[in-house]
Amino acid sequence: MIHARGLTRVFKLKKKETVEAVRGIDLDVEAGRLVAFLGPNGAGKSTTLRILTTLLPPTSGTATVAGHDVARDPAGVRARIGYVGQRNSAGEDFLVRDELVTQGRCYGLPAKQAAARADELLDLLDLTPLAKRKPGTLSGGQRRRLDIALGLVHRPDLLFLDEPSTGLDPKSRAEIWAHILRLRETYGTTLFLTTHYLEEADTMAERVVIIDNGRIIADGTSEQLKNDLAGDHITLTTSTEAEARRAASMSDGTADGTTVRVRAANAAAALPECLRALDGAGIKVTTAETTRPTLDDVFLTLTGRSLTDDDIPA
Ligand SMILES: Nc1ncnc2c1ncn2[C@@H]1O[C@H](COP(=O)(O)OP(=O)(O)OP(=O)(O)O)[C@@H](O)[C@H]1O
Repeated sequence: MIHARGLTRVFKLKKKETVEAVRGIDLDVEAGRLVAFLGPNGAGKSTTLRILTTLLPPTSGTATVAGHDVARDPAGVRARIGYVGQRNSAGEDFLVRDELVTQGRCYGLPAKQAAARADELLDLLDLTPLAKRKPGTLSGGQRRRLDIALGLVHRPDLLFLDEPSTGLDPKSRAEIWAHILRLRETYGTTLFLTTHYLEEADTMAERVVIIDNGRIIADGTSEQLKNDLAGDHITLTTSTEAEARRAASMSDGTADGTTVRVRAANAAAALPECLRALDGAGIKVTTAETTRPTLDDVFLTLTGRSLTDDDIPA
């Protein structure tokens, strides 16, 4: 559904200054997948999305999206994809249903079909009770659902969503996700979305692609990435700092005060042996717990930075 090779995009600023927003991206996404594109502010997520959706030409590289080349046949790409950007797509003057009908007419649907499609989408996204409201009167979550509905009017095979849940409260975020999953179940739409929220990418997406500084630095299922790149941890506390330092050197871990952190492939299985060894060395362990890594641990391993250091919009 998406095949990109060597995509780059350089923006020219004032004088001779340039920004290399995307620095050589290769990407293949199969039909029917739900892929989360994750990365810190300024990593190049939106620029990549804008190239794949034909809103921006790449500086170099090629991409085929939904069977059409983005440079040679942008109209062909646009006919097969939907794009829900970060900003609201609906205007302020029409009623919600009229916005959807007008969008259908813009895509060439006859009036009757446009009306039927609008009603189908109002139902799919639980917007029917709001059909006669103006978009400006909707809540953030309702408005985002309308944006998604607008992106689906022409039954795209592939829907790009740029941060669909950013700025929403937890309840609205959960609702948006329920709708995204329902959409996939109902139509089998391929979904490619960017998000700042690590736990959303972790639990919802089948595949996580991490971008940093214009390059893809990790790509796989969340479990694969966590197992291969971060691993579990055993966290122990000891009675004294000296014991913590000894425990850390015995187990190839790190000590911080009386806390010791040890990486292990399977922490739950490794813990009993670890405790026996420390006990044998006369080190008194006062607490012990195991933790599974997060996608932030993956990012930390790869870059030495935390994704959560980033400014995440509320
Ligand atoms: N039109 C533009 N002109 C100049 N620089 C740009 C332009 N658009 C993006 N950039 C720069 O390109 C880099 C990548 O931006 P992009 O918006 O793709 O990142 P992002 O990962 O989507 O970030 P965010 O999560 O903040 O939306 C940034 O340094 C940004 O400032």
